[in-house]
Amino acid sequence: MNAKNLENSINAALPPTPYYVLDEAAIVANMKIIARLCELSGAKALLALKCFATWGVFDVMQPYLHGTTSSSLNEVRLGYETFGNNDDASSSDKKETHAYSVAYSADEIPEVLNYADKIIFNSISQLNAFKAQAAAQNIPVGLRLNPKTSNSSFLIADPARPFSRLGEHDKEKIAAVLSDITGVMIHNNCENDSFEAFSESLADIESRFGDILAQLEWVSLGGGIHFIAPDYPLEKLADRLKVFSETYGVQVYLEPGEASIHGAGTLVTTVLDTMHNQKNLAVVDASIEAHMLDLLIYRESAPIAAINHTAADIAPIGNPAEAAPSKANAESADHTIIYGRSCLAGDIFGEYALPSNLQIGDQIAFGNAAGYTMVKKNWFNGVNMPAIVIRRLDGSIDIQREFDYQDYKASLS
Ligand SMILES: Cc1ncc(COP(=O)(O)O)c(C=O)c1O
Ligand SMILES: NCCCCNCC[C@H](N)C(=O)O
Repeated sequence: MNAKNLENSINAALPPTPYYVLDEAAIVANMKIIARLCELSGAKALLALKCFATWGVFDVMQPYLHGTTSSSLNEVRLGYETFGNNDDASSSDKKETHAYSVAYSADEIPEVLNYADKIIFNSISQLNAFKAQAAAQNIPVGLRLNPKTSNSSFLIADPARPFSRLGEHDKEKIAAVLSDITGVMIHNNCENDSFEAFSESLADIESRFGDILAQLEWVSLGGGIHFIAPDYPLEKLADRLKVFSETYGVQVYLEPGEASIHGAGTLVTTVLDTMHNQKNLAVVDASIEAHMLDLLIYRESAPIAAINHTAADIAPIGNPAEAAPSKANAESADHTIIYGRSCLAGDIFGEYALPSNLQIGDQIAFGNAAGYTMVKKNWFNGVNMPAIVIRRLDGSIDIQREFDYQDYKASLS
């Protein structure tokens, strides 16, 4: 949300803070990049619901994507019900619904197969346990491969980490089950913005598994490729994917999560209190642990998209995609630490060099609040759950969903 939009939001009928704002125009801008990549490469793109599943904006995403992929029974059902793969969709519009889980329980399989167009098993033992049921319903089956190399700067998000459970790596064992599968999924990138690194890693996969790939119909290369960065060589990526697809005679799938919604969401909060303890401190009416948990897990700060000093002017900090917390000088007293209101001592949105001091009542919009945030929100401390506000393509504002005490209570018993 830029400063002007924040001002407009304040003038519109909006719920009390905290609330997430999703900007459909920003989502569509990402969608157009994905669609271009698909058009140039022949790849198909599936939204990774684990990253973003706020289905109130799926109408604007559907025209550009080929479907969804999932990590659980609930996600595959959501994809089926909300993303154009249901009995109402005409066959030309019908989207694909891919099912994957690190481990399915036996009782989930029949329902998963009701929704799935393809089911991808994480291990050979899961494949052996459930392949007959998939075959009985003519659902194509895939297996996740682990190439044992990756592009991830975070160990916690590294699928090729030592002793990883994510996929099979032993070529002989994989070759032995080839007649049971028509495709594979390989996800080994995380926020990788280097085409060269991606390409080298794909070359490594080819050298390890090339003869296996040549016997398949489809290969999903997962998510984690940051091809929406303004300087990313999209054409080179498209060309690389096209050649890969032609070399092995496979349909390539991509599973963009973060790339689909990067820069499209903000979390709008209000300053409830200010204090001073060697540095300026502010406490907002949201919580990093409850409302932007991914940042806490990855030890990152929330970018500030805009600040509204209540009575005075709107102070833009930058746009959500670019705004970053200051690389704060630990000694600097004029930097402000923005805290969440939960009891966690380290409930910190970030430390920032701000144009002016924060006051009680100021509104702060944190950027990049769509991916891995809304799907992880929780009721820690009973902190108010942010409402979900959508800025539609025509500029109108919908308050899509508000949460109250009954939702909190119902989530616990
Ligand atoms: C199998 C798989 N596909 C796709 C994704 C989406 O990744 P990203 O949101 O980084 O694009 C993930 C992330 O966990 C994943 O594990
Ligand atoms: N901004 C910090 C990194 C966030 C990574 N989140 C995505 C996880 C990823 N898709 C994975 O686990 O593979």
